[in-house]
Amino acid sequence: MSTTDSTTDLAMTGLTFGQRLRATTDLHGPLCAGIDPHRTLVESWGLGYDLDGLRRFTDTCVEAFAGQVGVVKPQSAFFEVFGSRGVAVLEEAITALREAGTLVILDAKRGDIGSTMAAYAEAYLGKDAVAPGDAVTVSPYLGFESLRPALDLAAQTGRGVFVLALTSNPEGRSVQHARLRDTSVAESMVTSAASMNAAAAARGELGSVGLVVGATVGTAVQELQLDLAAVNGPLLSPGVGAQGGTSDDLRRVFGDALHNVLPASSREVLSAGPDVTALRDRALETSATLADLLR
Ligand SMILES: O=c1ccn([C@@H]2O[C@H](COP(=O)(O)O)[C@@H](O)[C@H]2O)c(=O)[nH]1
Repeated sequence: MSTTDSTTDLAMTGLTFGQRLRATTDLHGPLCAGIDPHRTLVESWGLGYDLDGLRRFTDTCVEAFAGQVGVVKPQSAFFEVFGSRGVAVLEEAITALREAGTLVILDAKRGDIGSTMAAYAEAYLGKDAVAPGDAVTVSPYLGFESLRPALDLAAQTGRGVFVLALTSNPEGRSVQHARLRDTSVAESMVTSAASMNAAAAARGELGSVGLVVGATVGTAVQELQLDLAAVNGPLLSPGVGAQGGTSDDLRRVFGDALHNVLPASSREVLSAGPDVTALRDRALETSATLADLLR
């Protein structure tokens, strides 16, 4: 059985997102490779910044990553820029990656009142969704409980959600470090995610409710006394590479939760294109380096 076959099978066996994620990162390494077709990147690949350029850029990424990299994170914004035809390119990429056994986290950062969140949940996590990923990023700033429709539907369909906790941008501090009585906003995300993952923890499995904690957050985890290991869920960590985050930063930020970290890198990996082999090699080398770190 090829590696592609084995991960494809996992996606069809009724396993939870946490179980599938653990299996795929054990097989392929922890890197979550981003697909972020920035104008400057697309142009640096010698492509026009138009629908055709978007399609060729995305197809190259799919060819390089599908079945080779365990997890891929397309950034929805860069496809939405091109309207419905850009979104169609995104949907085709998600389908192709998943057919090759690569897990897809759609970075869409959705969040709204519960009744609207239910529609977002159907769109990204439902069994009839047009091109659902394996997981989606969500924003909890309308209150963690506003995410309930997404949390419930993800659990039903074996998918995952990643809740923003400590984002990689410096502006995030003003909201995420804020305290209400003795608890910071970020800590309340940690507590809520841990409680969602409690049943999986009792079974000795990785949960399917993850958090986003940037590689660039410095000493925030220690300052806010966050127990990230207690989350027992995947910790998606953007900011590696172009935003300055390094392997040493990951070690410092995550400490005893390092084994659950999914480091995400987009521009740093994508800058190796447009050659498919060079792009794939950059991703595989990055993943191997990170695997050594997280071991
Ligand atoms: O806290 C966050 C949450 C999400 N992102 C997203 O990750 C990538 C990072 O791209 P790089 O090129 O590796 O900087 C991008 O899609 C962001 O929207 C994040 O950076 N920080």
